[in-house]
Amino acid sequence: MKASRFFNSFKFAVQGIGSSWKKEQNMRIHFLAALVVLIAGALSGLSKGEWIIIILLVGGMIALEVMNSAIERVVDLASPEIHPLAKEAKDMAAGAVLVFAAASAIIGLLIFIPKWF
Ligand SMILES: Nc1ncnc2c1ncn2[C@@H]1O[C@H](COP(=O)(O)OP(=O)(O)OP(=O)(O)O)[C@@H](O)[C@H]1O
Repeated sequence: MKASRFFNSFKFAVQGIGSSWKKEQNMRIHFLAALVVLIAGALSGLSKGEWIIIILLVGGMIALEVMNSAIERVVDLASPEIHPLAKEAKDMAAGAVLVFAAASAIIGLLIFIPKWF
């Protein structure tokens, strides 16, 4: 792959994250939560293994939210009118985000609570 093509792909991917940040309130909430978790991690003296888990969770959460935003747009494009399949698709994508957020919250508590108490 040519270097310019690689850098263009990278630029478009960053633009995708930027659009999600600008247009999706949930995305901004996820970034704020990520910042809080990273600051808490820095203050709590996490081990290398714990940092790897936290970074995987934070990165996975943001990646999943970007994917959810992408699915919402494709659904809106394919079905601007109300359709039960459009609802199912959007709700399933939102459900995937919810499952990962719940699992991340539980794992985060398992890591942080013993550090604080
Ligand atoms: N074209 C559609 N047909 C049927 N149901 C829809 C459609 N678009 C959205 N919905 C449903 O309406 C509910 C509310 O959707 P809403 O438009 O508030 O949020 P969203 O489109 O899923 O996300 P966002 O607010 O971030 O754009 C959800 O259950 C969603 O699945």
